Amino acid sequence: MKNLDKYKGIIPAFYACYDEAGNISGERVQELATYYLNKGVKGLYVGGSSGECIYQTVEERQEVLENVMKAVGGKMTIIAHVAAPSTRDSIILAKHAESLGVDALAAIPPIYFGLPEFAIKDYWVSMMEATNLDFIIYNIPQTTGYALSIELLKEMMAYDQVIGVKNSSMPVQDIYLFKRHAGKDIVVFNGPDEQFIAGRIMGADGGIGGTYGVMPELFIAANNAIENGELELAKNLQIKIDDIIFKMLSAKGNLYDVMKAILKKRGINIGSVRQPLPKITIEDRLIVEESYHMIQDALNYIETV
Ligand SMILES: CC(=O)N[C@H](C=O)[C@@H](O)[C@H](O)[C@H](O)CO
Ligand SMILES: CC(=O)C(=O)O
Repeated sequence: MKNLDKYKGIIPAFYACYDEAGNISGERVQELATYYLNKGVKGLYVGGSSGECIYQTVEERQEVLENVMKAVGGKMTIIAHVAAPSTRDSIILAKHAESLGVDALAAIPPIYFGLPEFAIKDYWVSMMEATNLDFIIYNIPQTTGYALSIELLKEMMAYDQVIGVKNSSMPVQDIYLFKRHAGKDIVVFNGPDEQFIAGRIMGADGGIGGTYGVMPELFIAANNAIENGELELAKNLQIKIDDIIFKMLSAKGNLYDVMKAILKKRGINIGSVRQPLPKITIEDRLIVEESYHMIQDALNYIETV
């Protein structure tokens, strides 16, 4: 039996860290990773959507992971998202991640072409079998166009290395269905940050989220509230979180650039986003300001409860 406890908790999806010219900044990667270590999160999910992985080369993705491991390797759980457009590059990334000593691999289904399920399976199994690492399926139908079926879930779960699903589909019932049909004990990570509490109640063991990184304290507090059975508090925190997310999403610029601007106000500079992600506009500055203050208010609130 595998010990899955190291995956249970709050795992921010790590943001891409660039210098002022838009190149990967190893120094900023290390600074951000250390910032999260000090916040007390369970681990980091590196190189996913939030890591802008699809806009980075294989070498850049390797550089990011190397710097994360240099800063916090061995001190928290590290999940490396290694899916690349081709199976070939995904295998290169998977082997590299294993050589650095990460805890697990994760992967979305193949992007762009809508491939049949046997090809999706082959893609996942190829990168997984190139290593001995734990493997996490990343289900995010909104961006990939493929929703994990129970049939493919069962086929994947037959592999000992497959230990869970990061589920970003909106129906909370999917969390329960994946657990129900896995045929073994698995970890399910809640994806949509806006319903973290609901996901936890329906059986998610924790979460991996794109907005955790800008307000990790709030998700840690919400997770603790669930663990302590304090449902009213959990709900209050979720509502504060949702108001902040909705405010951030009201910007014209991309959510990740909004969050990077907020992080800058919180003392961490990791540059901007890589195009085609739109940068925040002058008008968005007000939204950044307001979101930042909403986070500060929520942080004050958790001090009082
Ligand atoms: C579709 C998408 O990107 N989902 C992310 C990962 O699951 C979430 O963490 C969102 O970024 C978050 O819920 C804000 O909408
Ligand atoms: C949001 C998330 O989980 C990702 O960056 O992939």
